[in-house]
Amino acid sequence: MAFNSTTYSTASSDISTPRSSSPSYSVNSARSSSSSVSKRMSISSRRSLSQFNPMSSVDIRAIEAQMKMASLDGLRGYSQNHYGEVQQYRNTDYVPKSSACGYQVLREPLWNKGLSFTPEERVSKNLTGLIPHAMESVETQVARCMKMINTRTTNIDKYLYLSSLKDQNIDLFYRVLIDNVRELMPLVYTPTIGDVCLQYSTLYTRPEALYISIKQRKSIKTILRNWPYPSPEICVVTDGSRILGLGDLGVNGVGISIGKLALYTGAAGIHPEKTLPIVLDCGTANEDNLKDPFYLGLRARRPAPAVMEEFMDEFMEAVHEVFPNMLVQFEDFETEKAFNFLERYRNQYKCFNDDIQGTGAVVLGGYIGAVNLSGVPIEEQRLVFMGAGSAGVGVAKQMVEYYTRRGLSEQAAKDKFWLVDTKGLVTLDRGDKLAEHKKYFARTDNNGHQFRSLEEVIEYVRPSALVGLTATFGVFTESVVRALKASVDAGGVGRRPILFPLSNPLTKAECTFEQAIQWTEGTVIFASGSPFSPISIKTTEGAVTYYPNQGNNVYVFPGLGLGAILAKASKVTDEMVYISASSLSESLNAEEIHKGLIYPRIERVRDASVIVAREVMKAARREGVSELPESQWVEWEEWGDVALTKWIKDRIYDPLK
Ligand SMILES: NC(=O)C1=CN([C@@H]2O[C@H](COP(=O)(O)OP(=O)(O)OC[C@H]3O[C@@H](n4cnc5c(N)ncnc54)[C@H](O)[C@@H]3O)[C@@H](O)[C@H]2O)C=CC1
Ligand SMILES: CC(=O)C(=O)O
Ligand SMILES: [Mg+2]
Repeated sequence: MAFNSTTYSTASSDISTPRSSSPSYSVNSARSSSSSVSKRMSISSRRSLSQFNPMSSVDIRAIEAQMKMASLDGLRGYSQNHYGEVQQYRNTDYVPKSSACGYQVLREPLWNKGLSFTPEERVSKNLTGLIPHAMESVETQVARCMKMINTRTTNIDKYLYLSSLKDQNIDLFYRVLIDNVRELMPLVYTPTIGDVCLQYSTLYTRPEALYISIKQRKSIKTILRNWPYPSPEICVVTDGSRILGLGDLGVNGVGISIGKLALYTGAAGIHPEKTLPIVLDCGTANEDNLKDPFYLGLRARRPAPAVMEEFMDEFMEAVHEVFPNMLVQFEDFETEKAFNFLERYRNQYKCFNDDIQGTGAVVLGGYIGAVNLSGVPIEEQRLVFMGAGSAGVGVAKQMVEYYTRRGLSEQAAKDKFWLVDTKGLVTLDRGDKLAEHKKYFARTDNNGHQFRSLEEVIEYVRPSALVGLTATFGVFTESVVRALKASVDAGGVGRRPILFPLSNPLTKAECTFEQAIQWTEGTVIFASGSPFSPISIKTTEGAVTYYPNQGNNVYVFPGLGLGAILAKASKVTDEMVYISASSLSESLNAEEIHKGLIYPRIERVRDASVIVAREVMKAARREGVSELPESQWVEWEEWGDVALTKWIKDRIYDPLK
């Protein structure tokens, strides 16, 4: 029988064995680990049942019968929680994917292939009549989604449409995202995700993450085991205490974990089944949330730092026990906690902090290209940072590393940086108690003089670059930007100022792209945290278009995570982070370099992630933290980057292709 792309008939179809549509790496690992854990759990649960289960013997018999089934099908398991109640270990009512049929298939977003099911699959999975008769090409389905998105007028509505698509057909959601990343990344990530987080409790319709409350701190392992998908490989965890530049959003900050993980899949091809968003619900200092009748989090103030630290210790231990191979990304923890937890866990667990390390790497990656474009030699580079928090200090430290690798002493490298916070230039003799993380960069060469405003600092330093990580809109004023340009111009003709207003979302950017272009007469090398549109300016010689860069850690964390996972790294070392920056700076193609960009176009973020992942893997091996067999590395050494790149590409998720 003959099919065309839009119509088919099942009547005379020749039914063959259904094809598996998932990448083999996830399906295989899912089955084996689920099965072994399930066996382990069912033995221990049996022992405990007769000891203290409060249920009747009939209940117990019923559960034991289920447990027997569980050990037979290898997919279900049971555990007891701290109340002594027996509960299902994996939340799955799943049957194995291969034997699932009818609505079981359609209602599981990871299995539903929408209108892409082949005629054979429709018959063998009993789908005939449950979905419309048409069999559509992926392009048509993607076009329908884009049409639907474009009919929505607000970004939140567009987000909600995408979110609902993700809940129904994950493959299609990611195909749409990957094929339209320039248009859609700002919806699933910054800036829209900021608005989503602000309204999360009102927008809420269904769970998408693990919500771990500090009130349930003795049940963390049970909660982790409730996650329905086996063996996650990457989790993004936040406590919601500093979401983008929006402050403490409490449990509403979960949106950022969800958004970042959508980009692990969209921008690096980690299988969605392997991603786990987590929010630690520890109360909030946000009065609006506490008063909001719809607020979904704990209505309590945040605990004392020591209590939070104990909770975090318990969380990390539980994660390590339940998902020993999972990489943990700390996201949007308020400054002190961000630094503390990174130091506390970095040598013990496989983890990194995105705001300190990921941001450090992405800004360094862009800065390396910017220095080349600026015409200001390395020796003359002087950098002012507005904002001395987790991102500011993380970026400056990454850049010190860059300069020391280029031959400067650590002191000479550090001397290139002037950090400014709400009280002015950070100096050792400023008279206030400096936070620990600021001390490293505190200036001692100010001869007792204190510089309170950014203008004063620029006048004093005469910088070549100005970086903004303040979460404060508009602090790069016209006079500040013009002063930056003047100090660069003074060094010689053709020099260009580097201006990075990196705060998120757009409402917190230190200045806009248009302002930067106007105030520097188009000479600026610009990167912002959230995306601005290109600008066309009419001149006597015709229109000139200026292209902004997006200096966002999305160019680093997906590739860094992918590299760490694929290398089976036991931890994330400084070298792996540094290499993610240097490899990113080398990932631009000729067209991008020609256009004067410092990051790859966002459409090429997946290409960049593969390069970053490859170099991170190699760094993991050099550092002795890769647990891949040596024979594998020896083979790649013989074949070179081409072989390793192919190996990575063969493992990444590229749905409906
Ligand atoms: N582009 C990117 O990839 C990333 C951007 N960010 C953005 O950076 C911003 C800051 O994040 P964190 O460093 O984690 O926050 P933080 O709270 O740790 O640090 C903020 C710093 O800015 C200073 N500050 C605030 N208002 C100021 C003002 N008016 N003048 C001078 N200094 C001021 C504070 O004193 C503090 O040192 C946020 O908006 C965040 O979204 C953070 C990570 C990645
Ligand atoms: C991008 C990011 O991680 C932040 O703004 O916090
Ligand atoms: Mg962040």
